[in-house]
Amino acid sequence: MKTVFSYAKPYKFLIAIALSLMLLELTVELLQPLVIAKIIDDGILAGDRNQIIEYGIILMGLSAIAFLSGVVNSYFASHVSQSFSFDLRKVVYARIQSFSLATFNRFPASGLITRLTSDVNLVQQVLFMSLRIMLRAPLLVIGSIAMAFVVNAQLAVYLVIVFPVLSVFLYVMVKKGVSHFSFVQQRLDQLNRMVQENLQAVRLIKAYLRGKHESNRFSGVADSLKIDTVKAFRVMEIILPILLFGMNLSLLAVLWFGAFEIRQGSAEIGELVAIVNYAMRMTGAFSMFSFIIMAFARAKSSSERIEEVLLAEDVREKDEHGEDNMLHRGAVEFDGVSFAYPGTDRLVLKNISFSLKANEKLAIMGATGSGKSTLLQLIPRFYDATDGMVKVHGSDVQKWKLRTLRKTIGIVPQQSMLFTGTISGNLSWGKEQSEQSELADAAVKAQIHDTVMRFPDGYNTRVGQKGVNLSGGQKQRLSIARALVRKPSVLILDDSTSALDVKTEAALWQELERENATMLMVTQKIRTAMKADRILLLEDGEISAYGTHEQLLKASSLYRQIAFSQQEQEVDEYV
Ligand SMILES: Nc1ncnc2c1ncn2[C@@H]1O[C@H](COP(=O)(O)OP(=O)(O)OP(=O)(O)O)[C@@H](O)[C@H]1O
Repeated sequence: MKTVFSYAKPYKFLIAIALSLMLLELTVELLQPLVIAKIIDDGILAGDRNQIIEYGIILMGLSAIAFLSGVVNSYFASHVSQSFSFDLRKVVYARIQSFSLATFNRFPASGLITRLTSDVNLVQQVLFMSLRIMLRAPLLVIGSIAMAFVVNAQLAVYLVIVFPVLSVFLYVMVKKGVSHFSFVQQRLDQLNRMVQENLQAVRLIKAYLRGKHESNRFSGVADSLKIDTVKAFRVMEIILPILLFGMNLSLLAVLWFGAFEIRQGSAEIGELVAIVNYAMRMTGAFSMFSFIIMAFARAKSSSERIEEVLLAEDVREKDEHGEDNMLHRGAVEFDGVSFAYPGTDRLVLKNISFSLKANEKLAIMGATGSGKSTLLQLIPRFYDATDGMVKVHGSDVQKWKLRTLRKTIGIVPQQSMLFTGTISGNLSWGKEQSEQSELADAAVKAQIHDTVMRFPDGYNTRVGQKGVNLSGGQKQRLSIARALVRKPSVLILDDSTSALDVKTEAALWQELERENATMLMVTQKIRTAMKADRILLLEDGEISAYGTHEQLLKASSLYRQIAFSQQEQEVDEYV
């Protein structure tokens, strides 16, 4: 909890004000029974009207102070807790953004969403409660005991007799509560993951008529959440009755022995009333305890989950070269590279070596799962090679400042991803502060300009939710344009033209060939691959063949098979 609550430090002055007001409210509250005792003993029983009026005015003044401090304390408590949760959320989000892919993959996306939403909310609630009632309740209990001893020590002893037992009981319950609520948050993660998956796959679910099946699956997860939440609350629910039972026993003892002592003359009626009053206030504070313990237990497990993100070990960027050192801008080289995904032993790339000079174009082919995407991911350092060296612009990628390296690379992923917003916004996402003419230029090259101009709002057309629905091929071309806007010296296309027709792809290729960029392009089509300077054929993570189309036709039986099967297919389609 320490790390999470350290983000409340900037508000320590406001927290101090809120706590001071809380203490003032508490002090006033503790003085009230004393004044009531005075009204009874010195006013009512002594028949002194003036004393009643005097102490009555004091009592009203104290109530007014308590009321005002309560209101102002509430204002500061909510201001501080809201600002704290805003800061915390920002820090956690920035931390997630800074993760390397290997670290990012350790957390399921749904778990990160829960941490940013529900977990931060729970911690914020606890800070608010700390400033309002969390400290006030235990202090009220301690203060009431102290005041009871001031009023009449003998009677006060009966009030505290059950305390040791109640304290042990509370400690055990807090421990239980924390572990139960950590389960609840994990269930919430599962539920979020399920909702996320289902919403993304809504078309698939409809097409396969799996709506009912998915609803049942959802009910199952929601049911587990309910069961675990009920279990956690059950633990909490027994706290209050047991605390009240203990307090009522003390109260009974105070009344029983109090009456006896008044008869003996060792206690006054006003004193007994004051102590009963303190006992009632303590009972009220205790009734808040179960609520506080529950909030604390939830916040403890939530803050631990948030700290998992904040304190996660991550690959640090190295910062040895600057942009000025780009002697071989655009050159890409793999030197004996092998790679296993973090946390696994299986090498998905084995001893890969090849080199590209600036502006050369490489087509990468291979069966599904042969390691094509993995190979590309090593270039912008999404992952680091397990063995061997990846060089970009003539230097080991691990020596580049990550920002500098990635600035020079344009990536078009296998699955096109557009953000909610305008087409312009999506294109300029590739390069901040780009001119409209640069966006249009990239769109022309990516063969999407004419399509955009046919939309009524042109480049201001909104995409995503509440915007136009784009076809798979249109999305792919916009993704390519977004990469081109960056004017990258290394362009990576991961099977990003799969949805394009032959004519559009040929036109796109013509443009890309002229582009001043080294290009690595995963493709399944021989027609596309043969236009590249060289082709790299991957088989089960190893280079099976490397060279020009003609060289591979001669040297690789696998390449010949692919070439002939695609030729036959084309003839079939033509017939
Ligand atoms: N994040 C990951 N963690 C562990 N293994 C992975 C991960 N991503 C991919 N793999 C494994 O690495 C191997 C290569 O995957 P990769 O995605 O590079 O293949 P690919 O040739 O691009 O396939 P496709 O053509 O289907 O996209 C596969 O066996 C895959 O199961």
